[in-house]
Amino acid sequence: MAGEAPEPSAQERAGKAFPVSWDQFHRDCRALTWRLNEVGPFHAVIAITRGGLVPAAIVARELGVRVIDTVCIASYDHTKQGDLHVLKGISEAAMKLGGGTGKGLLIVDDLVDTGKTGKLVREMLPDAHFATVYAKPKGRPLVDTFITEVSQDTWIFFPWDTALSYHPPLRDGAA
Ligand SMILES: O=P(O)(O)OC[C@H]1O[C@H](OP(=O)(O)OP(=O)(O)O)[C@H](O)[C@@H]1O
Ligand SMILES: Nc1nc2[nH]cnc2c(=O)[nH]1
Ligand SMILES: [Mg+2]
Repeated sequence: MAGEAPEPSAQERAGKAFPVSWDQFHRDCRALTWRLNEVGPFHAVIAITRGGLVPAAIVARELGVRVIDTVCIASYDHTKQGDLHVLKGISEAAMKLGGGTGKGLLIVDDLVDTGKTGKLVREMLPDAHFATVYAKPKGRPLVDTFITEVSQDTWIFFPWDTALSYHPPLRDGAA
């Protein structure tokens, strides 16, 4: 209806912002790898696209894993989660390496929020190890290894989604 306020996005509902720089993200991915090194070795890394591509590259490099596959899932349209769509499943070659159940495979994503994306991929690879860099409380039980937990009402801004811009001084009313 005309004049009705649009429904707030997940990002607007979150309220708190947690911006992450490239440096910080690289450090957090390296920290994640230290933990994963205790769990592996892994035959292959499965990146949940698109957000999982950057951490998967860093983690695979540190762990010396050269087989990387993707599972392509679309859900958030900018900041609002809709139905999950699997645009591309896991390859036959990666499935074979994981013995059909994902044993010895490492699933990587940038974060878990509600856990819906992670749950779907876990169902595809029940025996795989699932790692994310960041986790919110709702999704956390799905993850085997992560580095930093943020509250459910926080929105994480990744360096590939952001740019440096002018910020007004506090005195002039900046938050
Ligand atoms: O735990 P959930 O509530 O399911 O949310 C987590 C997912 O949401 C984001 O991906 P998104 O669907 O925005 O796609 P993208 O990776 O292509 O940015 C993020 O990269 C995770 O994959
Ligand atoms: N960038 C970003 N994408 C998300 N998808 C679900 N939760 C988040 C979040 O906190 N940040
Ligand atoms: Mg994603």
